[in-house]
Amino acid sequence: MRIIKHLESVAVIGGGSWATALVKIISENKIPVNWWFRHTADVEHLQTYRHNARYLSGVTFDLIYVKPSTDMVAVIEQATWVILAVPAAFVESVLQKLPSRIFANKFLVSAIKGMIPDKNCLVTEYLENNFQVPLAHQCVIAGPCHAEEVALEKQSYLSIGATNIALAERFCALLRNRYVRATPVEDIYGIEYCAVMKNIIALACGIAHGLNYGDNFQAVMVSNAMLEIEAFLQAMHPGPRQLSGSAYLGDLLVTAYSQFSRNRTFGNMIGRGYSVKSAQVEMNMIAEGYYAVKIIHELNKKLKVNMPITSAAYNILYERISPPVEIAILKEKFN
Ligand SMILES: NC(=O)c1ccc[n+]([C@@H]2O[C@H](COP(=O)([O-])OP(=O)(O)OC[C@H]3O[C@@H](n4cnc5c(N)ncnc54)[C@H](O)[C@@H]3O)[C@@H](O)[C@H]2O)c1
Ligand SMILES: O=P(O)(O)OC[C@H](O)CO
Repeated sequence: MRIIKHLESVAVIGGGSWATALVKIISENKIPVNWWFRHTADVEHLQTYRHNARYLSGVTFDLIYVKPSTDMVAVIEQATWVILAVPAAFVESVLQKLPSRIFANKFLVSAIKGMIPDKNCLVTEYLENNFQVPLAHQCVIAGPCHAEEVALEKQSYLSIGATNIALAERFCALLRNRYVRATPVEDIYGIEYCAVMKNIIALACGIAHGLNYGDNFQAVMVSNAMLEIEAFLQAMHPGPRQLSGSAYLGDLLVTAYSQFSRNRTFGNMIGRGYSVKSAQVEMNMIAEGYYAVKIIHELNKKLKVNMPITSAAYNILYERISPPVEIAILKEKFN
């Protein structure tokens, strides 16, 4: 597929950290970005001060390339690519008023590392079922990459999952720059599920850290997590995949160990005794793992995969079992 960058145009849906980082990367490649926000005040702030008022506000934008708006239909209609970058829990409410054929002839990219609550499906599946976007027109953004480090222009790596590798390669070309390397990957469902599951593990690592468990325990937790992820993926979407790759293990490591991780931070608060509500209120950011624990737990009722870490997180977050008790039970299951 021939890539003519100056003919590309992108719509980004979402005003959080990851949307901000992606708009930075793409607009700095001189590709026009229509950027949808929920609030008019955020649009006006960006137009006046050239930065996002709420997230990564140190990043400034060139308004020749970046056009903010609250009119989602207009934002989407003018673009070839539509990137969804809102937390999964809000996808349905954010997209609910769109005409059903709005995405016809568009390429959809999910930057979301979460699943749709109640429907218990992946974002790619949701787009296929609810907006008739064929999988061949979709990509997912995976890989170990924190928005905060993109803002600082630290060397980062993205994996672009797609069944249509030519499409993934075309999207990679919009992202590559001095500090971002982007690579196409064929295992779209595998990396999408892995991105969901690594959030659960990071949350569990945070809980253990909050309870004063150390690096020794976390290393064992993370290595056991890889077994859990592998078993779940094989049950859900069997296929050859190298889990030591950066889209899988790499993404788990960055989330489990980074100071920037939302999921680890949220778990840490739970381990220190915060309630779910108070941890969520304190954060101003969304820990996808909280929702993912429930969804994966429900999907696993059928699959019956041995998932001790996910079960422990579920018991703590949804059954109100005390974190010290649950992690003490979990530690006996590790070798
Ligand atoms: N932040 C990262 O480094 C990073 C990296 C890769 C993928 N992701 C994924 O990107 C997605 C977006 O996460 P983020 O980190 O940008 O979010 P964030 O935690 O930085 O910000 C929260 C977002 O949720 C939105 N929001 C809050 N309440 C809402 C509501 N009621 N309705 C609609 N939207 C609401 C906010 O406007 C904001 O866009 C997630 O799936 C996340 O896993 C994030
Ligand atoms: O590390 P978190 O929990 O902030 O999640 C962000 C991204 O998924 C990291 O790749």
